[in-house]
Amino acid sequence: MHFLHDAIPPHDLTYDDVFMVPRHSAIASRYDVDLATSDGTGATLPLVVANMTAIAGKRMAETVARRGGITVIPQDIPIPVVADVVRFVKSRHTVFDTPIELTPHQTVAEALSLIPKRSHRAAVVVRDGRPVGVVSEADCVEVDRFAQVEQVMNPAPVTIRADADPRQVFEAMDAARAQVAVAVDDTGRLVGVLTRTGALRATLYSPAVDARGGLRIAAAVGVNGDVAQKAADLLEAGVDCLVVDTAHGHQDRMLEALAAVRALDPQVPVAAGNVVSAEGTRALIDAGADIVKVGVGPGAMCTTRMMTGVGRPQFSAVLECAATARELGRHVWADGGVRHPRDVALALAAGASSVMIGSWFAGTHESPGDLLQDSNGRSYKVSFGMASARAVANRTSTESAYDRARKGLYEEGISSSRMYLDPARPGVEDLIDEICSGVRSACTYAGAATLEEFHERTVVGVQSAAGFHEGRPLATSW
Ligand SMILES: NC(=O)C1=CN([C@@H]2O[C@H](COP(=O)(O)OP(=O)(O)OC[C@H]3O[C@@H](n4cnc5c(N)ncnc54)[C@H](OP(=O)(O)O)[C@@H]3O)[C@@H](O)[C@H]2O)C=CC1
Ligand SMILES: Nc1nc2c(ncn2[C@@H]2O[C@H](COP(=O)(O)O)[C@@H](O)[C@H]2O)c(=O)[nH]1
Ligand SMILES: [K+]
Repeated sequence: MHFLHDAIPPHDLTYDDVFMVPRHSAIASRYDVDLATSDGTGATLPLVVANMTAIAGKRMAETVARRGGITVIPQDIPIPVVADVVRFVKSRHTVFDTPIELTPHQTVAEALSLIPKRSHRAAVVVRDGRPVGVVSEADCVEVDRFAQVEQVMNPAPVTIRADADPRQVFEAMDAARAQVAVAVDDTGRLVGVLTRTGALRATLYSPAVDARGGLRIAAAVGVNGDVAQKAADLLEAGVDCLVVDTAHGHQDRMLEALAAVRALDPQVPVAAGNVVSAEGTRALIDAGADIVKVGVGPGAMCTTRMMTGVGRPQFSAVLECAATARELGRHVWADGGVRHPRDVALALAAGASSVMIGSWFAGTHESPGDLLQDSNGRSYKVSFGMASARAVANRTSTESAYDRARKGLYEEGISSSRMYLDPARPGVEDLIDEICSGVRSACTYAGAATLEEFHERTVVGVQSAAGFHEGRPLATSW
């Protein structure tokens, strides 16, 4: 990447401050762009879901990995639970979504409470492991809440074999105007479900899978306690990437934690952070990090910059840290502050191998929280920062009241934020579609067929606030 007219800006910049200039392109189609990462995580998309309790759970992990990204399970989750999540995610089908299963005698009320957990907005009614119908929200309208689902379900859903060609499934569903198809194995047992869009996506994305074909997943450890034991347990559980994570990554505890993790000879990439300087990046890499997590204060839930004045505008932070990591043959993830597809493209242009997203994915069906509605009927989920009073209270729940009170004084995150679901894009895969189309298109504007070429070829200029504003679409006339 280089700056337009080679004019090195005199001050630090964030995503909104910069733009990319189109260049001659020999790439005929946006589908000719390969978005696979080269950082050893095996992700086929440059997307990592941030280790935040309100965002990164097992549903998020299976859904994102099916499309090629990877989710980091937070350090606050007890290790036996993480091990269960890893087992679960690795046992998921790489094409079909995991359905909600109901027995025929469960009630409409139960169906309605569970269906919002899935973007496909339906549940499969199962008897002895075999599907006997599908129930959607539409089937439950104006029905007694205590009615049994077998009374309202569609008893003859589109049913396909687990080895069916997704393109043919797409066409069959289109012809039948069906919302979901149910996949079964040779014995008629339920394997999963597929929407029309899911069938399309199955032809466009490659799942991030390990050597055994299981979906990939990462997990985080903090820098306190017995880091080596926790890391060893996570590796034993089968994580595909280990993330050593703390607010201020350029500190002795982090360097000691990294040395302890490196001593385990992990056969998976180790990511560590957060830092925002060349010096910090070099220190973490020297201590054993394969990937450095970059970003102090850009996160949507983060109050660090307001509390401390510390941090660095994210575009410049990623640019400087990526340059250092690249010199040393390592990688960076751009962590935090990503709110539009353009931010992902700019982070990759600056040299990140992947982009970490938290809050943007909080307002989706796949995040762990319950779907709530405000007084205007808009759907949202509650999110919170990992350094918020709420997260600190969770994290320290086994400590003495005195220690908890002491740690509770250092609050650098929001404890409760409403993340609204975009009615046009309520699922994380809808957001992934949007991001990938933006990034693929950005690559062709730069004449790049891979992310490495994209980083090499991009020309970045600095814009005024009016320049940024000009790029925003207008919903009504001015
Ligand atoms: N990217 C970002 O901008 C930030 C991210 N976060 C996220 O929040 C989560 C919790 O992180 P964290 O607060 O580090 O909690 P941790 O539980 O990881 O503890 C951090 C340790 O570092 C010590 N420490 C020393 N200086 C600092 C400092 N300036 N800020 C924080 N800890 C410090 C703390 O000791 P003591 O408490 O005694 O001081 C504590 O022992 C992580 O997921 C982290 O990524 C948090 C803040 C900023
Ligand atoms: N200073 C804080 N930073 C936090 C907190 N919780 C998470 N984070 C950081 O934000 C990113 C995600 O950024 P987003 O804009 O996509 O939401 C995450 O990976 C952390 O580095 C917090 O409480 N305080
Ligand atoms: K912020």
